[in-house]
Amino acid sequence: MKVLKFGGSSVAQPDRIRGIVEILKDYYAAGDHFTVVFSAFGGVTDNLIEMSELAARGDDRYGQLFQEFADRHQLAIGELLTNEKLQQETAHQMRRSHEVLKNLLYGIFLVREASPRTMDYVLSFGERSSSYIISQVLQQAGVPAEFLDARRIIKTDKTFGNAKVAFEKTYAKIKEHYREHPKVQVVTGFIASAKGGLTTTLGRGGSDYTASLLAAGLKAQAIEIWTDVSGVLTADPRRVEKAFTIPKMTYAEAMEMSHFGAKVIYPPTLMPALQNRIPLYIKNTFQPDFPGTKVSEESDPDGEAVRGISSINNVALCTVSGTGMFGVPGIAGRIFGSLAAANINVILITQGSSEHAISFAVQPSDAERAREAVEAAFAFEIARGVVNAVKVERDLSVVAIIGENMRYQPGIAGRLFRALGKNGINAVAIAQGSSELNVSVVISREDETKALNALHETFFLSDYKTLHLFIVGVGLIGGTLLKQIDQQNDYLRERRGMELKVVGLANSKKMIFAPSGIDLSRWKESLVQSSIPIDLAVFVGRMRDLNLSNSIFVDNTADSKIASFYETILDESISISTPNKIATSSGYLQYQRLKNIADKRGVQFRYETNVGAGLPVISTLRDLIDSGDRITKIEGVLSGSLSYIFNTLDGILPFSDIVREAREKGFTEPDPRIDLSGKDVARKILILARETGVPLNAEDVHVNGFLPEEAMAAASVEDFFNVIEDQAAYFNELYESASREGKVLRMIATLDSDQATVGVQAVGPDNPFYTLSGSDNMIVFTTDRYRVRPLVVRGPGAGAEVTAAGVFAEIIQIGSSLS
Ligand SMILES: NC(=O)C1=CN([C@@H]2O[C@H](COP(=O)(O)OP(=O)(O)OC[C@H]3O[C@@H](n4cnc5c(N)ncnc54)[C@H](O)[C@@H]3O)[C@@H](O)[C@H]2O)C=CC1
Ligand SMILES: N[C@@H](CC=O)C(=O)O
Ligand code: NA
Repeated sequence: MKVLKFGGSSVAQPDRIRGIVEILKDYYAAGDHFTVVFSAFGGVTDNLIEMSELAARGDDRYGQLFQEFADRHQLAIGELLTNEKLQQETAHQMRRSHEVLKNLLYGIFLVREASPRTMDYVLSFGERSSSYIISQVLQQAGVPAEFLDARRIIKTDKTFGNAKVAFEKTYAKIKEHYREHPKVQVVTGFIASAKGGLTTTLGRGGSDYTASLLAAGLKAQAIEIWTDVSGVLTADPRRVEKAFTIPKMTYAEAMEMSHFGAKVIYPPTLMPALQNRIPLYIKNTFQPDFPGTKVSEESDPDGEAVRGISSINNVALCTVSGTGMFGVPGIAGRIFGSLAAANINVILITQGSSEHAISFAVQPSDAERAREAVEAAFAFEIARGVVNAVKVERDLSVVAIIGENMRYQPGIAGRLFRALGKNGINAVAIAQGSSELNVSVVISREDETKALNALHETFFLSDYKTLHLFIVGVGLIGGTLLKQIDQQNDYLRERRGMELKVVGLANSKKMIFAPSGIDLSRWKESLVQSSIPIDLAVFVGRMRDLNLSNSIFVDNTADSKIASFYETILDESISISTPNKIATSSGYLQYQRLKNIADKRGVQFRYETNVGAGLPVISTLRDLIDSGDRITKIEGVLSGSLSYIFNTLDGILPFSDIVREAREKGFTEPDPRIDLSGKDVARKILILARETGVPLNAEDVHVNGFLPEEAMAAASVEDFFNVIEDQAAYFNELYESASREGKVLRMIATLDSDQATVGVQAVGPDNPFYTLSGSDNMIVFTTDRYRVRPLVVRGPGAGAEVTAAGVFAEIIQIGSSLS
């Protein structure tokens, strides 16, 4: 025997009832023995409450509501019953029954009162109507069904509204009834009766309770709770998009999930089933073949440690502290005694190891009373100043990870706190359930969704992790990066368990935001159509307010204004990846401060593409230092554009044309004067010096430029081109004089102990930089370990694809380190 239960949302509309009838027909055809419990049609219980309240207030609009109630049921009969005889019989029966309800409401209207006892009777019409109609529909479908008014079998005391069940009597009645009624019993949920045939109801989760009582009385082999979701999910799917069905869990885990707000089942009502070890299945009426969740006592020691993540959205945290609490026995007893006496439900308790403070979370609506109760209990100590006034903190949430296996696996709490920390979420208080079934953390309410997502990604690895990107600057590098992300996202999701969502995007004019991800195939149009002008302070504010897990900021501009926001961004616990060299090559103190803030916040500030574009220059340097090597000298050709220009000069092509070409190929800075003046190279050697631990500033780098003074003084980029066009002979001679000696021109940067220099040299075939071609960079590290034959990094050091790819790789690395 199986007990099936269908809730209100499953029976809200006639076509959904048809779906249920199909499910039940299959059970019957398969020869299963079953009985089925129904709630009232969706919304009906609330309607009944509303009409009684109106009637009790003497408001005759109750009549209108009653009529809608009656019509709704007649309409369902008309739609669901095509067999004329059955239809007429059912309609007639319902009219007679609803006539009683109408009179009852009129009685309430006359006496202006609806006592709990009367209310239970009124409410019973909901379940009685739905179950009766469905029993008739089942008969029409060929299932030998019989309506059963549960008042005949479930016996309770007279606590109207939340009656206590008389178990032995109820079980005996159930057995007796089912022995004599072999047909499929279609049972009203929620309602019961007390001595004298008075109608009672079973309180919250009442229809689940009916099913559970039937299962216990019948020693059923299973209970199936049919609802509109696919079982119990790992987290609330409205907050965690990637939540998925938990295939199996224990009763204890289900209880814990429900304590922390999961709404699918209300386990206290399932006690009878649980005591009889009857497994429970939660199934979806929309997807009848999906197995859903099985709740039973079987635990699975090899299963994942964390079964689900849940949260309570709004709590207040009360803290009792003071020197008078240290080592004094009975304090906790007095606190919680006073709360119990005030009938206040405590959601969570935590005690600092110092014993100086005890905190507890309560519903916000109870906080004031809780404070008063505890302060009254400690009035004497508070007056003497040994206990402080109770501190109440509001707008907090509790997030809990739940699972029986957590107790067998070390390191769970560490992972929890790391995930929260990396997302900048502060734990206000921490508690571990004594059962070790949960670890719960009190956090700020605005961080709740972020926390749920970060924890979900941490503990449910089977899923993929989402990185939320905020990108500013969509020129050459930014635009190429977006293209690369769009092309590679499927691969990353499938092969690396990672998905990149661009949720904020800005060019120099406008910005757009889309928390669910900007469509990368049409980002240009989206930006054009946007009505929000670019304002980086607003952009940063939106990043903060969206408060998404795994947020990364990417700056693809060359703008110092953007760089000036890095400090704020890192301070918001958002990591940064950028090819922009401004922040890393401006004041040394600022560079240091950014690194410190990133460290303090547990996030990353990364800029590999600042030197050598996509080539692994900074990471190589860092690896050398981290592994204990000592850098004695760095030499390099660090400019992709100059490399290209010097490699293309042939004494024929005008210098200015070659510079234009380098610019068109995407090698130069947005302002090519930065490259040609040696400034870009100076920035790069400065960054390498700092990474090596030499605290230089820009003025410490000695630059020996090759541009004529007039070019250096050009007021605009166009001016500059005009000047170098005029000076073609000068540049030709530069080339020729080197060429005559069999040499080539190279802009070489050197860091020798704490001396940094940059200058153009003519080098011959014996020089390692001689053979460079195209936009090649080459960086030579001489170290204690690489002393005789230095370590060399070489390859194209500028250009859209390689630079964007460097940023892309860095984003993925940051992503791997998060949560
Ligand atoms: N081109 C290359 O090979 C490499 C470039 N980089 C760096 O990458 C960065 C970007 O370079 P490119 O893409 O070549 O330059 P770009 O000039 O093509 O792109 C920069 C974009 O940023 C936008 N922008 C400037 N200020 C802005 C602001 N305040 N708000 C929003 N957008 C703004 C500009 O409108 C432009 O579209 C620069 O910092 C450059 O030094 C680094 C390594 C190699
Ligand atoms: N303009 C730079 C590009 C990368 O930083 C260069 O020419 O190397
Ligand atoms: Na690099």
